[in-house]
Amino acid sequence: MRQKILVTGGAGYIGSHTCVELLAADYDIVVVDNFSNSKPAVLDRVAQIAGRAIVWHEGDLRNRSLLRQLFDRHHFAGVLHCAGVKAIAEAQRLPLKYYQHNLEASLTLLDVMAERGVQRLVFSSSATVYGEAARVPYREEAPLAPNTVYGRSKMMVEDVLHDLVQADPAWHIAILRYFNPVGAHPSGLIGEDPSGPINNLMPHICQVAIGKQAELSIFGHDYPTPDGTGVRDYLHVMDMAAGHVKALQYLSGESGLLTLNLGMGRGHSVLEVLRAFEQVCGIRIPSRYVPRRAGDLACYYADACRAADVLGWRAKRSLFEMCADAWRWQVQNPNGYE
Ligand SMILES: O=c1ccn([C@@H]2O[C@H](COP(=O)(O)OP(=O)(O)O[C@H]3O[C@H](CO)[C@H](O)[C@H](O)[C@H]3O)[C@@H](O)[C@H]2O)c(=O)[nH]1
Repeated sequence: MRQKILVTGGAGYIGSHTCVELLAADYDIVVVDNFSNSKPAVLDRVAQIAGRAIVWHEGDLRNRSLLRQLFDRHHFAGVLHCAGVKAIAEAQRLPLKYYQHNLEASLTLLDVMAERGVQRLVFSSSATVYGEAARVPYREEAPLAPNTVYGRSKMMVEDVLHDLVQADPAWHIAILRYFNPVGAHPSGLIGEDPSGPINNLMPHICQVAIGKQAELSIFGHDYPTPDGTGVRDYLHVMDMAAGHVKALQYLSGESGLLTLNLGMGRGHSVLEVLRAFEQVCGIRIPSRYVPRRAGDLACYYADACRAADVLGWRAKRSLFEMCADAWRWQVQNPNGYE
C-alpha cells in the first residue's frame, strides 16, 4: 500500500516540483495550501504530469481544526512542510506576518502531528540561517546567525525541532537548508510564478528575455569575487525535489534529527548565469550594473557532502539545464498560471 504524505505549501514553487517527485516515487499525497502565493491551477498541472489526481485542501496551517480534520480523514505516514512566506524585504517590514506564517504555523502543525502520533517530518529551511559570519563553503555545523527576519523565522523553527527531538527521540525529522533553487520541470508545465515584485535573479532574467523588462539590473560588480558579481549556489528545482524524496525515505528508517544542505556544492556568479542563459536560449539579455542590493553577501555556496554521504543525493542538472528549463516554462507560460 502506498504511503500517504501531507505536503504543506504543495502548490508553491518548491512544493509543486516536490509533489511531482513524490508521485513519481509512488507516494500518495494530500496538499494543504492557503494559495497566498500560488494558485490551485498548479495542482492540475502536477496531476497532468503525474497522470494521477491530487487531493488538496485550501487553508491556513494556523487553523488547528482544519489540521485536525485532515489528520482524522487521512492516515499520514509523514509531512513535508514547505509552506511559508519568503520575501526578505517584506519580512523586514512585516515581522509579525513572518513569525505568524513561518513560526506559529509550524508550531500548530507540530502540535497536531504530536497529538495524532505522526512524527516524521521534512522541514524547508534556508541557507540564509547561516548569516554573514559563516565561511564558504557552508557546512551544516557552521554557527547560525541570520541577519534578516525571514532567516530568523526559519532558525526559530529549527530550534523548536531540535528541542522536540531532545524531548522525544521518537521523532524522525530532516531539516533541509535550501540554497538557490532555479529552473522548472522539463515539461514546461510547472515553474516559478512569483506574485508581486520579483526579487530573484532567474525570474528577472526570464522577464527581460521575454520582453517584459528592458534590462537586467546587476546588483554590484565590485564584490571580492572573480568577476566582481555575487556568487550563489544555484540548484535545479527538480534536483531539490529529489532531495526531499530521499530525505523522506531515509526517515522511514532513522529517528532523530538530520540537518542537510541542499545545494550543488559550487557557486556561479551573476555574469556566469547570464552568459549561460544567453548561450542556451540564444537571446541577448541587456544588462546594467547598479549599486549593491542591501543585505546581499558577496559569495556563498554549500558544502554538499553530507547529503551525498547520508542520502546518496547529489545535484545532477547543470546550470545550462537550469536556464533551458526556466526559459521553456517562461515561453510556454508568459503570464504564469493565469
Ligand atoms: O535582479 C537581480 C536579482 C539578483 N541579483 C543578484 O543575483 C544573486 C542571486 O540573487 P537572488 O535574489 O536570486 O538570491 P539570493 O541569494 O539573494 O536569495 C536567496 O537566498 C536568500 C538568503 O540569502 C533567501 O533565502 C532567498 O529567498 C533566496 O532566493 C545575488 O548576487 C543578487 O545580488 C541581481 O544582480 N539582479
